Amino acid sequence: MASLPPLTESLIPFLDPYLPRINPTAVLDKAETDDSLPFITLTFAQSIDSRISSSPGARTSISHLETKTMTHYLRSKHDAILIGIGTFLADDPILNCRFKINHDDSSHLIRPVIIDPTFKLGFYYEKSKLRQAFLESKGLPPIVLVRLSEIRSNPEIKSFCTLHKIMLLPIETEPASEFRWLKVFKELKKRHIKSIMVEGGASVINSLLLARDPSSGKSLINSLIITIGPVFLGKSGVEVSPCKELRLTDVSWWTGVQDSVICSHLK
Ligand SMILES: NC(=O)c1ccc[n+]([C@@H]2O[C@H](COP(=O)([O-])OP(=O)(O)OC[C@H]3O[C@@H](n4cnc5c(N)ncnc54)[C@H](O)[C@@H]3O)[C@@H](O)[C@H]2O)c1
Ligand SMILES: Nc1nc(=O)c(N)c(NC[C@H](O)[C@H](O)[C@H](O)COP(=O)(O)O)[nH]1
Repeated sequence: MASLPPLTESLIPFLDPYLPRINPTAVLDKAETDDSLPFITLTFAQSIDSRISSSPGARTSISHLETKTMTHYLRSKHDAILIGIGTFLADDPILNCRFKINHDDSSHLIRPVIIDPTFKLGFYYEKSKLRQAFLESKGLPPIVLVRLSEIRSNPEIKSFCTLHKIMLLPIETEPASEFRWLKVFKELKKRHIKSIMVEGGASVINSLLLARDPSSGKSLINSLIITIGPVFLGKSGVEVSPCKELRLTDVSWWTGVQDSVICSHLK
């Protein structure tokens, strides 16, 4: 694991208004009920033509090392990092936090969360960088969200997860289009996850961008942070685009040596 360049100082005040607030007295805070939702940051890197990879399943470098450090700084501010199984299979990601928060070289431990309705992870986990990082005490084992019907019909899933210290979280048997983010976030909150950084991929991003809390009508995303790299990935690239119009508010832009970053809230 190559070490990261230092964080560009100007990113700290730029990102601050969009980060989860750490509340040390949360236990005493009345607003902090079991029913409250975790803070959700949706963040990814895209090309100018709104693509996050050059083709389905391809790992594609879009951002500069400067904003890679930013990504790890963002990871240091969240309890969990969530991806879909498509990203796990394409990128073999490590999903830890490599940003050093103290001078003693220690890093924050972030919990990986993988949406994997049919438990494809089982075929690839043993050789993954994610597992390797856990074995080297550089990361945590993941929480994996698997369809209840899949867990019931395949008892080996439970024993595999127990063996590898993976936490299995059942999701209801339902078509992908009806995937309920609200329920997933509430379940994660019950497991003491108060902030989640969602990194992708395209299915996750396109679906979460439109997810709303039915009781308030508000977006489930608290902050949207997009890095834009100076590249066109073309029509065969994997596109991020919600299926309807979406307006951003409280918009701030930052430009670094190569990339621009937009931070915003959603209407
Ligand atoms: N540039 C970036 O910042 C970035 C970030 C992450 C991933 N990527 C790229 O994205 C690509 C992967 O995207 P993808 O869309 O194929 O995979 P994905 O990571 O979004 O995972 C898709 C799978 O996750 C599950 N899933 C996700 N959302 C779901 C929902 N709402 N309902 C039900 N199931 C759901 C399904 O099994 C689905 O097949 C890869 O090429 C990867 O390199 C880029
Ligand atoms: N910031 C950023 N710039 C990129 O150019 C790019 N392709 C990603 N992609 C995000 C994707 O989710 C990756 O899989 C994880 O960023 C890998 O995570 P690790 O570093 O292995 O922990 N992210």
